[in-house]
Amino acid sequence: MKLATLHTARGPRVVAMTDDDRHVDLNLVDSSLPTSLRALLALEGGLTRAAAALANAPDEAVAEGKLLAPIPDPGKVICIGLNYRDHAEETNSPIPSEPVVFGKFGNTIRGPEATVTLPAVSEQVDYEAELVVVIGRTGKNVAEADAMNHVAGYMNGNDVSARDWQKGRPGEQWLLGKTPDGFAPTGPFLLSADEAGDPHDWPVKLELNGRTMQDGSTADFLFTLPQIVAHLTKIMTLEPGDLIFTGTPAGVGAARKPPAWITDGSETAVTIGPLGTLRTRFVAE
Ligand SMILES: NC(=O)N[C@@H](O)C(=O)O
Repeated sequence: MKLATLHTARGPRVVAMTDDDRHVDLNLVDSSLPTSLRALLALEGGLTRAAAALANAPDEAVAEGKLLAPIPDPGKVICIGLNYRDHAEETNSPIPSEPVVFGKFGNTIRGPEATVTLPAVSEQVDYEAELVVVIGRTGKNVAEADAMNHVAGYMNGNDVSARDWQKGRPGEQWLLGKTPDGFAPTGPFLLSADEAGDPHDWPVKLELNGRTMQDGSTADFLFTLPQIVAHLTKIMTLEPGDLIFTGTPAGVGAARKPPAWITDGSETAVTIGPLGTLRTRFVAE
C-alpha cells in the first residue's frame, strides 16, 4: 500500500494512493481510522484495517488536496551518517566501526513538491539522497532477527545539509548544519513493508537541476537495517512514526571540484527503488 498525508478541505487526512494516482481518504471509508498516519501506525492492526478500507472504497472516497510529508509529525528523526564506503571516502572520513548517529527536529520536515527557504547565513547548502525507514512497532533491545518486524515502510528522503554550519564547529557537532527549517523533505508516499519487500538492493538516485549527482545502491550499506535498528534500540525505545534516515552514497556537492551547492532556484529530485520521486525547490531567504 502507498500511504500519504493529504491536506484537504477537511484538514489533514491519511490517504491511500491508487495505481492511477488517485487519493482514497481512508477515514471517509472507515471513520474509526485515525486521520494521522503516525496514529494509524500505532494502532494494533492499523495497516490491515487501512488495506480493508482501500479495498472497499467507493468512488466518493477519492479526495483532492496537497500532499504533505507522509509523516508530518514524527516523534524522532534519527539519521545515520557515513553508511556508504564511497561517501565516507569522498569526505575523507574514517570508515566507522559502528553506525554514526545524529538527529534532526520537527522543523526540518517538509513534504513532496515543497519549497524550502535557504538560510541566508549559509553559502554551502548540500543535498543527500537517503532511504528513510518508518518505524511501525514500539521496541527496545530489539534483536537483529526481529528488527524488520518493527518496520512499517519506506520513503524517499533528502538530508539537506549546510556544510559551513556542520564542519569545523566547536565540539565537532553536526547539529546546526543538519537542522535548518525544511532540511528533511520526505515523500511522496510511505510504501508499506509488506508491499516493498527487501530494500537492501534499491537504486538511490538524486538529480540537481536535472543533472544526475548521486547514483548509488542500498546494497552498499555498511550497516544493514536490522543492524541499525538493533544498535539504536540498545539505547532508545523506537516508536511508531519514528523516522530513520539511513545515510547517503557518494556524489554530494561538497565532494565535487568545484563544489555543487544548492542555490536560489535549484530543484532536487530523489528517486529510490519503488518509492516514486521526491522533488524539492529551493529559494533564497
Ligand atoms: N557528510 C555527511 O553529513 N554525511 C551524512 O549525512 C551521511 O549521510 O553520510
